[in-house]
Amino acid sequence: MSNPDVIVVGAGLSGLACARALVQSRLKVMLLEAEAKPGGRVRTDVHEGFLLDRGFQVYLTAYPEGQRILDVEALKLHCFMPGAKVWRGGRLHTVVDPLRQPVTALAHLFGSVGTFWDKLRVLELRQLARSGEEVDVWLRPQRTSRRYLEELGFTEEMVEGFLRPFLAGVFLDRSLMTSSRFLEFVFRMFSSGDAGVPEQGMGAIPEQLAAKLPPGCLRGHAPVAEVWGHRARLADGEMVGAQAVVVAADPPAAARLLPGMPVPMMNAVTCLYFAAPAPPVEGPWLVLNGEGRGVVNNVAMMSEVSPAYAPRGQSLVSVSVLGVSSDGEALRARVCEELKEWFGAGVAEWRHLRTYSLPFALPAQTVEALEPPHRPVRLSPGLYVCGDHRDSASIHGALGSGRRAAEAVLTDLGLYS
Ligand SMILES: Cc1cc2nc3c(=O)[nH]c(=O)nc-3n(C[C@H](O)[C@H](O)[C@H](O)COP(=O)(O)OP(=O)(O)OC[C@H]3O[C@@H](n4cnc5c(N)ncnc54)[C@H](O)[C@@H]3O)c2cc1C
Repeated sequence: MSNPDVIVVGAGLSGLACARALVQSRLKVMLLEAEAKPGGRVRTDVHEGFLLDRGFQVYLTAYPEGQRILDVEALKLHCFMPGAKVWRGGRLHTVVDPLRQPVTALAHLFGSVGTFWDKLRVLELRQLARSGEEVDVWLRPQRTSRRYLEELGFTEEMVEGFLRPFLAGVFLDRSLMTSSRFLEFVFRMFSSGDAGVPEQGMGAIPEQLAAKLPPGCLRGHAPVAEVWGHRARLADGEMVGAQAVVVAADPPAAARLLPGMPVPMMNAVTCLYFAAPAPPVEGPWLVLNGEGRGVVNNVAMMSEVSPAYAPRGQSLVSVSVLGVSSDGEALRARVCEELKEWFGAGVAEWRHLRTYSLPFALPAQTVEALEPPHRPVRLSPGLYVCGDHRDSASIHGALGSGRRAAEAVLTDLGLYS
């Protein structure tokens, strides 16, 4: 493509959303991606017929930005149960959203984690998180999640047995130092819709966005080495210029390209995939570690959610461990030992498929990081930045920041009111 109007660096969800909005306003966009394929942190690899998302993640149907830009029906979403199984006290407990699974909730009301009053507090939290508009959540006074849950009066058992491992799986942080704004946003999204994965893996989300761009717009294998003014230099020395440049790279790469751009604190996670002859738990459940010890945070039966995740006759199990380890072999052995306790000796028959170590998975959503909740996307006239580090650490945040950056470009070019 020659003479683009706008150059977008990075084809993760934020760059794709930005490019899409600019193309819809009839601008010529050059989207430069360092990797062969678009998607950034949302990619799915095919390995021996298994679909391996690069780290366990889910799409929430209540995301307002997703509703704006994605054709969710075409993604053929397969959903998790609204709740979780919790490993605590040597057995699995069932915890469900009482308003979405009332019959199951009634059956488990007294046998599961937490007290009757904790269940009422969950309803109170749900009510708080769902009150007002989505934008209001980001303007409420902030405190840490730990303080917020204390103020609501949850028992220690409920926090340790369910809320901490559940939220750790979302925040990728067990410390509960995440802002109450993000906690309320997450609760609002989980309680207003479903959590699921596209039939063919999470990578179907960026693929859908990329497919809507005009031919020649997206260039893979095109790492940008430098950005200045309205120009970019590719790693192979090629120079490209436009009326505007949007840096939609991941936070560490954005900081390299944009001097002065701070690198946010990032949370890390390791995701191990195993092929099992049979699922250790039947049904589309997420299983949480409510024991407060061990390395495993959560386990997901991916092929019970979407059967396409595993070849016929086999099951795919995804295991998330917070942080990254320098000794992959030792970690794998430890995970298997721990899960034998949860699921029995059959774990010995599991076959390790692949491990994804993700040291820069998510920007930490601390109180400081979310003040202001939406960081500026215009750096100077003609130079813009987007990505989850400008918004919330989520698919919703990445898509929204891309839309905001496109709106800033269009405003400066006199094309948006
Ligand atoms: C393990 C994990 C679990 C998650 N779980 C969830 C979840 O359950 N729900 C949810 O909503 N969100 C989840 N997220 C968060 C979500 O995936 C991210 O917030 C979102 O994908 C970020 O998109 P982005 O466009 O901001 O950045 P990225 O996806 O990082 O995209 C940046 C792109 O820029 C490219 N790039 C970098 N440098 C250059 C360069 N110099 N030149 C050209 N290209 C460059 C990269 O290759 C990449 O494609 C999770 C993330 C991870 C990693």
